[in-house]
Amino acid sequence: MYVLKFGGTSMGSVSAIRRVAALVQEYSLRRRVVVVLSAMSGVTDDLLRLARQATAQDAAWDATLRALEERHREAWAELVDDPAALPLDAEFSALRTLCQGISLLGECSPRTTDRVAAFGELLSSRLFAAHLSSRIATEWADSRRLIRTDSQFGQAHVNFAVTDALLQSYFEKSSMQVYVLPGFIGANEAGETTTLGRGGSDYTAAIIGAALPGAEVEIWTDVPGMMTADPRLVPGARTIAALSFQEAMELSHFGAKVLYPPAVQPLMKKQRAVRIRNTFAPEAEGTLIHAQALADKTIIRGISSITGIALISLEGSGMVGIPGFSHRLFGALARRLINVILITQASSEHTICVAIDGSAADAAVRAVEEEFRVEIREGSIEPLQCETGLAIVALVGDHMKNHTGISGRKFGALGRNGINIRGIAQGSSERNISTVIGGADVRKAINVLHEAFFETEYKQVNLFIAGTGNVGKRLLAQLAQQQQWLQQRLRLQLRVVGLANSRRMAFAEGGLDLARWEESLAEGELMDVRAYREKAIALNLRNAVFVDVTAQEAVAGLYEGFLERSIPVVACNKIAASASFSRYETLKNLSREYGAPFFFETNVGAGLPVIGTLGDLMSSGDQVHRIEAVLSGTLNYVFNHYDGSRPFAAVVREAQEQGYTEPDPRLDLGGTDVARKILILARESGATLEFDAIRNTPFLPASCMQGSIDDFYRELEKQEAHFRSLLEEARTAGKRLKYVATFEDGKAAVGLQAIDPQHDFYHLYGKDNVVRFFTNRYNGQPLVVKGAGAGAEVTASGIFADIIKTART
Ligand SMILES: NC(=O)C1=CN([C@@H]2O[C@H](COP(=O)(O)OP(=O)(O)OC[C@H]3O[C@@H](n4cnc5c(N)ncnc54)[C@H](OP(=O)(O)O)[C@@H]3O)[C@@H](O)[C@H]2O)C=CC1
Ligand SMILES: N[C@@H](CC=O)C(=O)O
Repeated sequence: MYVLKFGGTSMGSVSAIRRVAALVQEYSLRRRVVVVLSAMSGVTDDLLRLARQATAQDAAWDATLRALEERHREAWAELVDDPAALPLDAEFSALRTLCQGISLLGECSPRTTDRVAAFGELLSSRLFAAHLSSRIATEWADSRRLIRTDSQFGQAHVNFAVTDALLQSYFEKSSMQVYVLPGFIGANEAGETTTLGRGGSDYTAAIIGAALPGAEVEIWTDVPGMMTADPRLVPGARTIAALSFQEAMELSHFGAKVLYPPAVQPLMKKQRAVRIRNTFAPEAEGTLIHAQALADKTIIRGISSITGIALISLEGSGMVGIPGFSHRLFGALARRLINVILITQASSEHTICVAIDGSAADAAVRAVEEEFRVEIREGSIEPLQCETGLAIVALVGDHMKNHTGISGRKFGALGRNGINIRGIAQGSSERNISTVIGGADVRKAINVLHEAFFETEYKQVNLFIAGTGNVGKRLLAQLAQQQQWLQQRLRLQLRVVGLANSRRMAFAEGGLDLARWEESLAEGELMDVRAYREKAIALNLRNAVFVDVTAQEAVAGLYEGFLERSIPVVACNKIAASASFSRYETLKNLSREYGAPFFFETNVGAGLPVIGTLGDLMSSGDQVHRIEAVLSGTLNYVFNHYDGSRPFAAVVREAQEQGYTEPDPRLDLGGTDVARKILILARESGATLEFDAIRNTPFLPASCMQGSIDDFYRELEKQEAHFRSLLEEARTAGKRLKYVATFEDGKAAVGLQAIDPQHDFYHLYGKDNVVRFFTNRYNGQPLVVKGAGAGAEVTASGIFADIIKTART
């Protein structure tokens, strides 16, 4: 025997009902079928509204009833050929009489409410049975004659001994091919209609399936089955092929409302499996819920979430070591029929937190404050704290038990994304790890966890980029070019969600089209750095990274705010790392404290692995004694190309055109850029150096540094003789000019030097940089990093590498 239950949406329209009929017909070719039906979608709500209107003697009840009747008559006319089989007159006349009675009395008891609510299933099942009987031998059976309950109206308890016997005898005696029964309803000993509570039709199917030996139960609904997460929140959520009853119950309890947990109790007891299937995709296998342990040892089966949670905390020194406090707390809540969803208490016994449905928060606070009135007045208990607008996110899986590292991964993933955890609960079954978080973080949290625990196609990384100049443009081009490769090879989906230059900022939650970022930016809002950060934070996207490709102080001023939100910062802008030592240290500390990387590899040597190499030396316990370096791509290029055949100014201009200089080339020529770089290397090797302590011996006449950039070039031209004499002096001595930075014994210096042919620096061509680290381990022979040290392409590539590093942490 098949027991097939179809929910309200499956019965929601004439076409849906026809689809269900076709399915039932197909099943009936193999075995006898019991069909259990919910009311047509929305009908139970309408009936309860009808009862409320009648109770309130609101004349609108008549219109509600007429609308209900019309909907059912229309469906009947479409689906049933034989009008003589029409029981609707009788049903609706009984319902009208009932409502008149309610309206006259102005009162509707739970018993009467059940009678009204029962009409939905009675009508849908009669309609379906009449429709089907024209094709297959079909019998409508009244569940009230087969399911015996107590008299707790609204949530009646089933008497299984009587019910099982009634069901078995009924189906043994009859040999019909298809039976159609209303779900949700039963009757007490006196034959009065009762209802089985929320999810009642699932329950009816489970009761019948458990009572009939060999029955196979399928719950047909409007979703593909149990999903790994709520598909409305996680686009990559997948149908779970198989799971255990315990897992299904945990997932259902925490929001995955495919199955009402108490409804499956009878099946669990009889160790009988149930399959969830989708009426609108009948070819799919759906989800099989097993009664026995599964061979498949998947650790996390699904992630569930419930929103609208309130957390109440009872706290105070008067609770410590005194038995009975929790008993009183839970008693006070239970007396107000407030359901407790999650409980936490630390071993200090100083606080008990309980999560409840937010709608009950006010009542809960009143109840608990009343219960502890005396203690609160005496001060042994603090006034109750109640936080609303929260959510619970839970990882569920039978095989988490004894598997170390799951909570670590969960909390790590949430923490890296700046998701604050308000409460934690894990039972000793280790089947569920629940966390209470802010309601605004639910989407981000579930997506982060889904990426962390399921083989998703890729991890999504959301970039907020500032700066679309020389380097920024190349970065965007590289990102666009590598998008597919990253997704296929590294399973990373890099999206630029926010983009800004000095004039405009643009955001696109789904990611900007990188082929037309210029148009998007032009259509964007006016740039305001603070607003940019606020907007980026407000989007609250997972795996967000802020990328600074500007040379602006104001943009560097945003880092703290991002790091404090656990949003990593990748910067080629050197201003922050070379600011005061205390700022540098603050940024490093924030990065550590909030688990958000602060990467600035390109601050020294552009795309060369200079800071990373130094970091590896330091973290493995090496000590730096001396650093010697040529750190300016611009100056190396200029002195390599200035041979007296062209003016010095022309060569500097060429370096700028090649994209090697800072936006303001005076920073390069005046030595500031190199001083910043050696300062950063000194700090990364453990020194607490300040910028002003660096000895900078300028080679430019002071007049070059006054006025605008145009003035600078004009002055360079005027000072040609000065540059010519520097060149000639070096040439005569058989040397080459290099702008050298050194750091030793806590002191740093930058300046132009004439290098003789025996020195490593002599053979440094083009725009190359070189860094020589003398350390404990690299003593006689330094560790050398050398290569292209400036240029948009290599710098963008270094930023790209930093982004990938943050994405893979
Ligand atoms: N060139 C190189 O080889 C290397 C460069 N770097 C660093 O890269 C950074 C960028 O250099 P580069 O691309 O050459 O400079 P550009 O001047 O070409 O670009 C700077 C970008 O920053 C934007 N910008 C300016 N102010 C703001 C603001 N308030 N908010 C948002 N965006 C702003 C500019 O906007 P707009 O377009 O509107 O002017 C422009 O898009 C510098 O910090 C430099 O030190 C680091 C290593 C190597
Ligand atoms: N202007 C810089 C570029 C990178 O920092 C240089 O010339 O080296």
